[in-house]
Amino acid sequence: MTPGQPAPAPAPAPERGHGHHRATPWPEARARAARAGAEARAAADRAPVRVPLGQALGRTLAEPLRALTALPSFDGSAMDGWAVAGPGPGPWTVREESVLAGHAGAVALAPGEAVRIATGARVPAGATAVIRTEHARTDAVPAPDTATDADAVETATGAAPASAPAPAGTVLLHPLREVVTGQDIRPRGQECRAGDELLPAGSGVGPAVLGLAAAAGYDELAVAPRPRVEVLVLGDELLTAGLPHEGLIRDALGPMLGPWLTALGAEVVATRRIGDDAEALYEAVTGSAAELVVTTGGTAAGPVDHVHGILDKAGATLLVDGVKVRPGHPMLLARLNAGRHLVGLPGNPLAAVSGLLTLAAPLLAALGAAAEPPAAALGAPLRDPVQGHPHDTRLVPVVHRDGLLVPLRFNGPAMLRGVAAADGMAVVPPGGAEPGRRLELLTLPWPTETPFAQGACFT
Ligand SMILES: Nc1nc2c(c(=O)[nH]1)N[C@H]1C(S)=C(S)[C@@H](COP(=O)(O)OP(=O)(O)OC[C@H]3O[C@@H](n4cnc5c(N)ncnc54)[C@H](O)[C@@H]3O)O[C@H]1N2
Ligand code: MOO
Repeated sequence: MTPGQPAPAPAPAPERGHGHHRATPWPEARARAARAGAEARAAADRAPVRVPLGQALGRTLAEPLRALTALPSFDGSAMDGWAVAGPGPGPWTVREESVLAGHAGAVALAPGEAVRIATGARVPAGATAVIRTEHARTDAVPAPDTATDADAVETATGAAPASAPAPAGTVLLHPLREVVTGQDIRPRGQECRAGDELLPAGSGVGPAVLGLAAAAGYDELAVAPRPRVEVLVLGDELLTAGLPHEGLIRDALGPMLGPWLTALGAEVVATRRIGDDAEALYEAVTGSAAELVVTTGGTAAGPVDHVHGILDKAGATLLVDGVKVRPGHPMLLARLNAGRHLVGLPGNPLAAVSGLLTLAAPLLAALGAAAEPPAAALGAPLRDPVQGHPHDTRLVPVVHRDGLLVPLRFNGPAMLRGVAAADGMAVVPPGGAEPGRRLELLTLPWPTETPFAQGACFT
């Protein structure tokens, strides 16, 4: 140092994320969370688990769903009616027995014969078409003394005039419209052949997938293991029952986060209340066997905001330390060690929802919790203008009404009244959005149905 020059100022201490200078832009924060999930997936043993169909709802296919059989597995009737042999025009001689679904059809039809058949029954050998009940009529050949000339000579080959008259009492089937070969027969393999890929790995298992899997011969499915998540609720001011009193408030996040994370495809191993005890938090975080630890509160700069401190102490790597999003900007994401992460949600309840959607949801999706959500679902056009933050993204609860997206009131960081009635959270870019604009929409992982009440939480 040259004498006489002023001493350089000491290097500034690393500033904390709540200072906002190193907050991550919202889209980048989501991308980092997804990358963290993908890395954790690669690091951990995530062998598929086989579960009975009845337990597979909401899971994600770990392997492609391949048909274990052709579908249909036999040539079957698509309609109730008659299976006929021979091209027609009829009439056909109707046999006495019927062919019902689920009964092996012993009958084989000779040309000119027909048999009553039920929808879903296997068509008899020799059948060339099915005629629907409402597209034909039957009559019996009368005894000779009452027979008209026409009846007496009418024959039953289904193809060409026969030489011998049908005996009296024989039931004849007369089509009421043209019969086309193959009509109303569902041929074996029409939907798929054995071994065809019906759905790719990574597909979400909904009720229709369960039905398809059963039809294709499955008793159980190979699904991705659910990421294990532990929720740690911080704060000495929280009550678990009764009315708020004397500065104490009800814990709104404990009851909300477990079910929400479950809806995102996680296995919530525990929701624990830790208070504002740094040592207890450190023990809980470092001792957790979960792949994702979610904390609530304690992310900001208050005297009992311990999350940054215990992450330092645990040697964790901060991947996201503050996000340019409102509410929720103090949210954070840290790597605890290979395959294990922590998402720190701010304590304000809607800020916690914002952190859940911004960091936890993409991380869990990449970890294989649920089918990847679409990269950017565009909502309907906005009905009303939405005020923006000058520099940050805003997440605002919205409902769909008459083809438009309606922003909801009560969207402050400490409020759940808006989101509880919402269909999703609209992503409002810095500077805001005008009516008619289509915004990215973060949907909620459950069906929403709130009656539209003007003045409740609506504009
Ligand atoms: N000096 C600064 N102060 C604050 C900043 C900041 O940048 N600098 N950010 C503000 C923002 S924005 C938010 S969000 C909060 C985040 O705070 P914490 O994550 O540290 O959360 P707490 O201080 O523990 O709680 C905040 C608020 O939320 C209530 N809370 C906490 N947990 C629950 C719960 N489970 N159920 C219901 N309500 C809960 C708590 O009582 C507080 O009212 O910090 C700002 N401050
Ligand atoms: O991000 Mo805080 O959520 O504004 O309250």
